[in-house]
Amino acid sequence: MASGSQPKLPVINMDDLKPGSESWMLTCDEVTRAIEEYGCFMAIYERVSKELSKEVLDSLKTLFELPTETKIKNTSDTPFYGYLGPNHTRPLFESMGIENATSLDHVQHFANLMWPSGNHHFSENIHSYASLVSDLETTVKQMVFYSYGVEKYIESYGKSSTTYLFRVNKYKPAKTGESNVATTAIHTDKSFFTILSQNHVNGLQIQTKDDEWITVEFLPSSFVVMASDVFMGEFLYTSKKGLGIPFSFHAWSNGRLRSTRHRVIMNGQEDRYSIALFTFKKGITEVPEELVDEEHPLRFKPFNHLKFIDHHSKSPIYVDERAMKSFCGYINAPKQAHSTHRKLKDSLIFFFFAYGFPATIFKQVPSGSITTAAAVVPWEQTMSRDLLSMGSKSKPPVLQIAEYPQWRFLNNIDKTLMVSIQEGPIRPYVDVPGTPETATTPAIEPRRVFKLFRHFNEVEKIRAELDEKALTLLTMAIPNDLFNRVDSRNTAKELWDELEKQFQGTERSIQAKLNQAIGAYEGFKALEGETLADSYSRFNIILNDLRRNGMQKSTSEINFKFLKNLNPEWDHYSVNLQMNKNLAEEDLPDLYSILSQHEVKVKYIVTKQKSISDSLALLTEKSKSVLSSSSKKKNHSKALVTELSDSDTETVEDASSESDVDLKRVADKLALLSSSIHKRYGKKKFYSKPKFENYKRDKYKPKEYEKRPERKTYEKGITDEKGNVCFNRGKPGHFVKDCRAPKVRDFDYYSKKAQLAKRKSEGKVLMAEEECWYDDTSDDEDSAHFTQVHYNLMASVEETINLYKETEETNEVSQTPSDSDLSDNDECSLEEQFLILKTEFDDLKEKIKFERARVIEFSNECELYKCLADDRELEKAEIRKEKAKLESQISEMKSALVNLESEKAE
Ligand SMILES: O=C(O)CCC(=O)C(=O)O
Ligand SMILES: [Fe+2]
Repeated sequence: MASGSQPKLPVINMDDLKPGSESWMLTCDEVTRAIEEYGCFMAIYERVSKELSKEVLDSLKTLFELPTETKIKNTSDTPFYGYLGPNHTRPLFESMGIENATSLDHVQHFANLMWPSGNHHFSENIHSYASLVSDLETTVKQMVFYSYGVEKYIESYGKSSTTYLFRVNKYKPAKTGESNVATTAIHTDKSFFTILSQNHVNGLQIQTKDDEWITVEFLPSSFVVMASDVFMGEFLYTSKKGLGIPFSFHAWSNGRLRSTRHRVIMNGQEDRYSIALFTFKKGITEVPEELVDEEHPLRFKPFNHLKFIDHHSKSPIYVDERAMKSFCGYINAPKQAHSTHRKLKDSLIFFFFAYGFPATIFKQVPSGSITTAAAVVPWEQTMSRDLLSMGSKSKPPVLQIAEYPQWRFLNNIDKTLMVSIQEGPIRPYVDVPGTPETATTPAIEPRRVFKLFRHFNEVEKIRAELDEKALTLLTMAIPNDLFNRVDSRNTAKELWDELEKQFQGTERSIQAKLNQAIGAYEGFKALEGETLADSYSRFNIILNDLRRNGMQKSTSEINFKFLKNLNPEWDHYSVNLQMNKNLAEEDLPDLYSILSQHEVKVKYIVTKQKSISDSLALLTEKSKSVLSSSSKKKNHSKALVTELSDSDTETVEDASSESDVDLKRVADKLALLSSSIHKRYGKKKFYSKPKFENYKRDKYKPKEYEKRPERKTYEKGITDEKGNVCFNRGKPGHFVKDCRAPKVRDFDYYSKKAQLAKRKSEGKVLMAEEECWYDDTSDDEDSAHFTQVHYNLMASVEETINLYKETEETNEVSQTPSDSDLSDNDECSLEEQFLILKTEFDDLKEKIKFERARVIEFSNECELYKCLADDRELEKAEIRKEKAKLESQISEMKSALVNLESEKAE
């Protein structure tokens, strides 16, 4: 038995079938489906008894043992109908033909040639056998006609319109060392039908649609029924794609039925005997008009099978395509689906695809938000005129390669058709229970019989029509160049899946794409200078990609991700939304619209921050150049300035001249600014730290930016109704020396201290309480340091602005800011400076994150290309296989040609 997953020929019980009964109708469908699928089936047919079979097969042994001079008496007007003896290309094969074997006279005529006094028993047996097998052929024909609803034509294909060639074959096994030349070439028979039987030695092989070979294992009382195309198959090789001669059941069915490609391979050590009953239609063979439709355009003119055989079998024996065409108008039709595609393109009205989006807009539509056609409409309203013209109710958008994702989505609009597309076409069937083995019949396995369309019920018919429609619409929406890549697919589902495969890639590349989408999502971060609208649009594209690749994120995660990764100028609003909205319930578009209301304000802040940051950078540059020119001139001052990334351990030597003192002062201020920020917020310094006797390295713990006091608390000391001021906590009520509250060293504290220090340095007199508070806090190292920091910071900002103005005017560095430039008015400068630095730092961190994401993205891309390369390799291997196959077929053809020529010579 054929093992495991190997395909098997359908086995159909052909006994006891009453025409019109349910089992008869079911068998009609079974037979037709089998021939459509395999071109043949195995019939269990007990009307040919085991005894008769045995006697006929035994008599073949006697027949082939006759001397050659007797056997060659078997001749015919038609070449190859008579005896064929062993020759150099086929030394182990012999064959004899009995024409009109359903007539006893004809069989007796043959017997009289073989045996001097005839062989009555032989003649009776062969006649009975041939008659019974011809009945089987008639039944099969009736069934197929019935299945296709063309039973009205059956009369003209009955026994009186058919001739029968009864051919008997002997295959000897190859002896050790001999090559197995008894094997026949791969061929299709050139008859209408062929019915085969054999002794117990197997050898027949049938080729499936998928080019697999089924070795036929004949069951007791079984016959292989084959739909064929031209007589004497094994000697007239026909290639799979070109030279098939259309005088056949295949032709009659207008290409609906398959003719069977088969061959014989001898493996065993015993002789094989086989019997083939070839049937031929007398008179005209014509394709029934009922079998011509859009999918099966007429391919053959009416033709006379026997006349053609007669005409073309004399010379030349090979019937080429031109001969066929001139004889019966054979049309070497393009592939069905493709021709359907062409035809339908001009005629069908489409209702399926109503709207279309170009990729650019579609990608921005939050993909989760479109689930129905109704949801599409608001987006459609925002589309351009061009866009609207892309799809209408009478014209489907043709699939553009780059727009596959949205095209695929649009097909989803019609749910009924999507059922056909996603589940595949309906194939109504009946499960037929198996029959157990009896004394006379073999067991037949339970099997599934697929119904023919005319036996579908109403629901099944509606669904089948939808299946057709789905295929048509899909076919129509595929542009020609793309169609060539998928036209081997015969159902909407196959076509759909193939498109999916081509566009989405194989499992591995799907995974790679998913990784890529995840990488893009993880690495999402508003780009420097990117507007809110652009960030939002980019984020939506990323989300869509993610969803398309099957990854869903929760609403809260999406919202949080977006808010958290906006540009820093949005921090304030973003934090606000995070704190005040339930992110699990808000829609991203709503959050976006809230944010976008603040866009103008945010832009203003950004511009302001930028101008401050530019000024600071300018100051740094100018200081550098002043210091270096001074250093060159005086030659006794070392460089004071280092780049941002420099360590903070460098020192500056004491300066001696006046200008050096000025320079040192500027440098000190910048270093202090940098140092203060560094200490407070853990940020790198802008400047190297000069020696500064008034403070030591501080141990001050940096405060979290987020925990800083609100600006309104940056008030000066508050005086109570009695005039008492407390500078410690900013609350009125007592002098600071009496204050028991712990000292709070906040921005206010240092700010106040800096102001007092400045006033003192300017020789101004302080109020008693101010003096007292100042003295009280001056023994504190940290305090001294920060007072200095703040003092210098205010001066630095002032200097920055002056320097900036100066540059605008003179465009060259000529002077350093003096003490008189210092101002104590700008109390919020530190906060602004801090914001800039924090932004830079955060940016840097995010840039690293982003670069990492890009690396992941890049490696995913590499993976994707690798997959594509693998796919190409597979394709190449397929082509190589196909080439090898074709080459072997050519060599088979050549040997058949040699063989024929040698026979012709004989
Ligand atoms: O011997 C067989 O089983 C098959 C013979 C055959 O293919 C033929 O005669 O055309
Ligand atoms: Fe054959």
